[in-house]
Amino acid sequence: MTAKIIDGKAIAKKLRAEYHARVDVLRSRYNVTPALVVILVGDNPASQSYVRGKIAGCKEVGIRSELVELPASTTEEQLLEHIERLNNDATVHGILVQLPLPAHIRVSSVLEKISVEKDVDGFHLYNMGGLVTGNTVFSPCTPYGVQKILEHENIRVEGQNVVVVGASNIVGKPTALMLMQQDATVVICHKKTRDLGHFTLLADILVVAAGVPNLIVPQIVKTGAVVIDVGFNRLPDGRIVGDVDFEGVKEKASYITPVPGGVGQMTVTMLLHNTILSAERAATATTSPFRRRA
Ligand SMILES: NC(=O)C1=CN([C@@H]2O[C@H](COP(=O)(O)OP(=O)(O)OC[C@H]3O[C@@H](n4cnc5c(N)ncnc54)[C@H](OP(=O)(O)O)[C@@H]3O)[C@@H](O)[C@H]2O)C=CC1
Ligand SMILES: Nc1nc(=O)c2c([nH]1)NC[C@@H]1CN(c3ccc(C(=O)N[C@@H](CCC(=O)O)C(=O)O)cc3)C=[N+]21
Ligand SMILES: [Mg+2]
Repeated sequence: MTAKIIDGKAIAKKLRAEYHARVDVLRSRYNVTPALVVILVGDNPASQSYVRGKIAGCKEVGIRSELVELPASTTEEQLLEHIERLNNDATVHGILVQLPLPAHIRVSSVLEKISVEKDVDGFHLYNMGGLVTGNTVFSPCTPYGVQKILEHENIRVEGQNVVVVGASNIVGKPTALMLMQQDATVVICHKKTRDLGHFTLLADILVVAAGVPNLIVPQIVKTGAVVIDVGFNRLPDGRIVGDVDFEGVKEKASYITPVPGGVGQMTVTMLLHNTILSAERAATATTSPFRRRA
C-alpha cells in the first residue's frame, strides 16, 4: 500500500482564506481588528524562528500582531506585569508567551497569569483541565491542528485505536485527550514505554510527537494506518525531518503527513483561528467595551 500524502500546506491555505474572510467581517461589522501579542524572552534562535512564522501567519490573514521582545534577564515579576497590562488591554485578543523561558522564571506562574479569554495557545491550567471534560475556551494549537487534518481528510476517529507517541504537556497529552473526547481508544507511549512497537502496531491512527528522527519505522506500523508526524527535528546537515521514517512508512500507511508541509503548517493556522475566535467573542459579548459603545 502507498499512502496518501496529506498536504498540510494546502489545508492550511484553505483554512487561512476562511479566516481572512472572518477578519474582514469583524472589521466591517464591528470595527474590530483581531490582535495577537507574542512575548519572546531571551534569544533562543529556534524560538525566534517559530515566532517569525506566527507573526507572518497573522499578517497573511489580517490579524494585527505585536512582538514584545524582552531580554533573558527579565524577572518573573516584570514578565507578569507585561501580561497584566495586556490582559487589561481590550484591543488585544490573544497573548502568547513563547516557551521555553529562562530557568529563573516559573512557567506555571506565567501561563496562569494570562487571562483564560486570551489564552490562544491553550496552555493555561483552566484550558488544560477543560481538555479532560471537553470544555476548553481555546484548544491547544498543535493537537487542534492534528484534529483538523483528520477532519479534513474525513478520517473517522470514533472507535479507532489511536496511539500517541510522546506525552508532553503541549503535544502528546492534549492530543490524546482531544481524540479520547471523540471516542477513540487511546494509548499514550513515552520514553519509559517497554516495547514501543507492541503498542504502535495496534494503531489505526498513529500520532508521533517524540522529537526523535526515524523513531517510527515501517516494522512497527500497522498496514493501512493513518500516520500523523508531529516531530520537527533539524539534523546536523540542516535538513528538517519528523519522527517517522517517511520513505519507508509511506509504503505501509494509508495516510501520512510530511515534515515540513504537514502538521507544522496547521499549528500556526490554529493559533490564527484562536485569535480570531477570541476577537469574535469580544466583539459580540454584551459585556464587551465595543457593544457598550454601540
Ligand atoms: N509541528 C509542530 O507544530 C510542533 C512540533 N513539535 C515537535 O514535536 C516533537 C515533540 O515535541 P514536544 O512534545 O514539545 O517534546 P518533549 O521533548 O516535551 O516531549 C517528547 C515526548 O516524547 C517522549 N519520547 C522521547 N523519546 C522517546 C522514545 N524514544 N520513545 C517513546 N517516547 C519518547 C518523551 O517521553 P518522556 O515523557 O518519558 O520524557 C516525551 O513524552 C518535537 O520534534 C517538536 O519539535 C512540537 C510542537 C509543535
Ligand atoms: N515551547 C515550544 N514552543 C513551540 O512553539 C515549539 C516547541 N516548543 N518545540 C518545537 C516545536 C516545533 N514548532 C513548530 C512550529 C511551526 C512549524 C511550522 O510552521 N512548520 C512549517 C514550516 C517549516 C519551515 O519553516 O520549513 C512546516 O512544517 O511546513 C514547525 C514547528 C514549534 N515548537
Ligand atoms: Mg514527560
